[in-house]
Amino acid sequence: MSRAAVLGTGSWGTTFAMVLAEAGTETTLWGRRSEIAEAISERHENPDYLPGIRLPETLTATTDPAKALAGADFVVLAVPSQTLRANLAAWKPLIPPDAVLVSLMKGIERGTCKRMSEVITEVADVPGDRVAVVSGPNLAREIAEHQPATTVVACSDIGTAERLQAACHTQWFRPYTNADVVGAELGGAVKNVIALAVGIAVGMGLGDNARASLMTRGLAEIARLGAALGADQHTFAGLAGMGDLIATCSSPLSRNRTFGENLGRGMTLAEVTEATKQTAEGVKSCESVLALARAHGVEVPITEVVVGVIHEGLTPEEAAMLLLSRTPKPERYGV
Ligand SMILES: NC(=O)c1ccc[n+]([C@@H]2O[C@H](COP(=O)([O-])OP(=O)(O)OC[C@H]3O[C@@H](n4cnc5c(N)ncnc54)[C@H](O)[C@@H]3O)[C@@H](O)[C@H]2O)c1
Ligand SMILES: O=P(O)(O)OC[C@H](O)CO
Repeated sequence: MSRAAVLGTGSWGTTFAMVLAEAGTETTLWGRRSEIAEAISERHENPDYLPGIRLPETLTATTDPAKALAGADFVVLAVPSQTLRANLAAWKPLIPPDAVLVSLMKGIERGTCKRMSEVITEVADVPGDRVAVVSGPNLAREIAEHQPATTVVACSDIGTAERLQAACHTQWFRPYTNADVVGAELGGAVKNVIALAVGIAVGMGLGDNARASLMTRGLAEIARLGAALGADQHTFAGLAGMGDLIATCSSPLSRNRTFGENLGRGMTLAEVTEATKQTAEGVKSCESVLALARAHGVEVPITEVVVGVIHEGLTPEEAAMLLLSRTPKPERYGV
């Protein structure tokens, strides 16, 4: 039996730990707050992030990272992307030497524009083939309710991807392997920015044509950036690309889409931030995605207006007009 440590007791960390435990992997969660760790270990619930969900009795949690990490074959990282570097630096001495580090995170680091797997290889000082990424249409609440879902387990070493696939494969959760870590990570991070745009459109009362247009042209942005960064284009037609984009942009469960919807309805950034209790990665990552795209000479007009609305005082109406008044183009260019 393999053993996993899941670091982060938020909605996805807890849900993925539940999936691992249900797949027969011995799993311990680490979280900062003792009341949540106690609720998971003793009452088998996480009332703050997954109210009403019964967690497996075999799943335990601790506030002691050494306890969670002891003997782990998989070290699963599920903290907000912008906190990964500092957290991982503190955990590094406790990580077993042969453990595989697994990112559940869908963000790009501010300042460095690095993907999470890049932050992991750098901070933990491990080779790329010991880092895996899980990304796909994975709204945590649905998975915790045992609704069927699929995902992508990406690792440059396919044997490692297959071991992780086996460790998280359940009756309801079906992971596929993929060797394209860059594509899986870009799909996950950039779709959050596109979901903010779709949310803004929904909040403005725009129709299904506008939503479909943003999703499709959003996928073109993801694919163009992916091409510049060496990703496999097939990944973007798959679960970690189109699949996650559709789920996130369509679901009221998405924190990113909901954040955008509130902005589109006319709430101020401060009001929306105050109302958002969980992590909406696109809010911070949109600036890093834009910087990354500019550094590679890639046009990302939807991302640009999302940055404009969130960080530069552009109104949703001005954002819509900016997109619609762009120079006419062929549908497929620059790829
Ligand atoms: N929730 C989902 O449906 C879902 C699905 C797939 C991927 N993800 C990704 O998983 C990652 C984690 O998201 P989540 O949904 O679990 O977020 P969340 O907001 O539900 O939980 C975040 C967790 O991190 C903790 N945290 C906050 N700041 C911290 C810090 N400085 N140091 C350590 N811990 C800190 C919080 O206490 C909480 O336990 C994100 O990158 C997200 O994009 C989420
Ligand atoms: O709630 P969001 O917007 O962070 O999206 C959750 C997942 O990434 C969907 O796959």
